[in-house]
Amino acid sequence: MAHATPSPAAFRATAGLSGRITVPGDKSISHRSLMLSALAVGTSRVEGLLEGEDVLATAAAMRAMGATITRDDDAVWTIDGVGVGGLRQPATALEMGNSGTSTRLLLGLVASHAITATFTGDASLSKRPMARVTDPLSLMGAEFTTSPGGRLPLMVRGLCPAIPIDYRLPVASAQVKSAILLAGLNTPGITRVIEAVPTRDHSERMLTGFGAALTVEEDIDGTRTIAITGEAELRPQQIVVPGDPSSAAFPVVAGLLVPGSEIVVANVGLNPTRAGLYTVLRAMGASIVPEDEREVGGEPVADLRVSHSVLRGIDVPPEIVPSMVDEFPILFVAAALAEGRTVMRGLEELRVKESDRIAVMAEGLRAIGARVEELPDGLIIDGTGGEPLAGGATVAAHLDHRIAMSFAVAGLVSSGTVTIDDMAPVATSFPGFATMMADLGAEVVA
Ligand SMILES: O=C(O)C1=C[C@@H](OP(=O)(O)O)[C@@H](O)[C@H](O)C1
Ligand SMILES: C=C(OP(=O)(O)O)C(=O)O
Repeated sequence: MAHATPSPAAFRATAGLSGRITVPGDKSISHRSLMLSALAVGTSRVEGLLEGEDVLATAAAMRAMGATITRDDDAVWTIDGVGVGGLRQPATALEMGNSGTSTRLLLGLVASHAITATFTGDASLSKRPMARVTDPLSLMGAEFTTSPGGRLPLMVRGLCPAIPIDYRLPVASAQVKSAILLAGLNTPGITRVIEAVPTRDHSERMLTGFGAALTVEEDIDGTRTIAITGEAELRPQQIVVPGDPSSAAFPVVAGLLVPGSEIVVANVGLNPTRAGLYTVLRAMGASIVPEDEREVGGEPVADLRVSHSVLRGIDVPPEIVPSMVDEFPILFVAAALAEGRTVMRGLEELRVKESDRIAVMAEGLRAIGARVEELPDGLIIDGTGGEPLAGGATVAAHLDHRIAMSFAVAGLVSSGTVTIDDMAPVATSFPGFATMMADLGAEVVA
């Protein structure tokens, strides 16, 4: 899935955006729906699946390990599962492309099956830390041969039966939590994960929906203990994947920043463990009105009516970070246009995403005229108060979809054109992004 030729694009100052778009399916939920369906006994159906490269990497891996996965002309996906414990030895390496979620969750699945698998990834994924999952999975009995620094490419030899563990997460990470819970699915006894700060809870919701015995206990200080009873039998499900709030973030911020805009971004999942950005933007003065609030696939969903707003800088409370961990690059752009100072701290995890999102955003924002101070764990941004940024520069996406889309939005509120050196990574999470933005009236030069 590496893209041989970069695909640059330029974004220009735009008159008011208008119209209605529907965002593609949630990436986190899409990955999990394929994995759990592939482990159920029988046939599951998934509607609204994100057909982005990251999720397709998960589908290919589950096929390589024995599941039958097909898609019909109406984009409904059918998955015939192999049953928990039934994963087969893949014949070739599992290619994870750019996807941390695929890699870390699948390592968990393989860890408690008696199979050996090799995981490879692109240049970005090969720099990301994997010890956060290989450490606890080793405690469960899996064996790993990694590249230097505990990174990809790596080989895992699973153990069956694996050993159940009680594990306190050293970093706030839904991927680590999920890897251990998924390993626990095929492990006799009870596997427990303890998290001090709540992270996205899609795994817990979906495991319960598929019939696994999973409990969540919350202490008085908010610490959660998630316990899964292993050797579960999962029942096939009909799943409707809600739209991705992390993808919606880009058109929403564009609608807030471009003067004269009024848009509707439809089908936005608003699970409280994901919706932190919308809380922060409202605290900055954003007009984001939920319409037709409903439930889709067991998750709260609404259409968001967004109108141009003058934003004010705030101190973002660090405790909200896990519920918007992927949304900081676009929040940095909003802060660069706000009145006054925005302080964002507690973001050290951003340094180990598809790129170092603190350093890369600081550099690109400065190149287009924003006032940014980089801290070890965040950024302080002094905004323009609604005046356009200078623009007139080319910024590097560093194989990071969220960096590419953030600077695309910045281009819409800059005097000079903003060129992104490579928009190809956007296909990992938001296929059709540039077309959707153009449909809203954005000036896109391919
Ligand atoms: O569990 C998931 O689906 C995800 C968890 C987050 O990663 P971490 O667990 O590393 O914080 C997030 O950044 C990623 O995009 C998706
Ligand atoms: C961090 C992200 O994804 P992943 O970890 O799956 O690569 C993301 O989508 O912003």
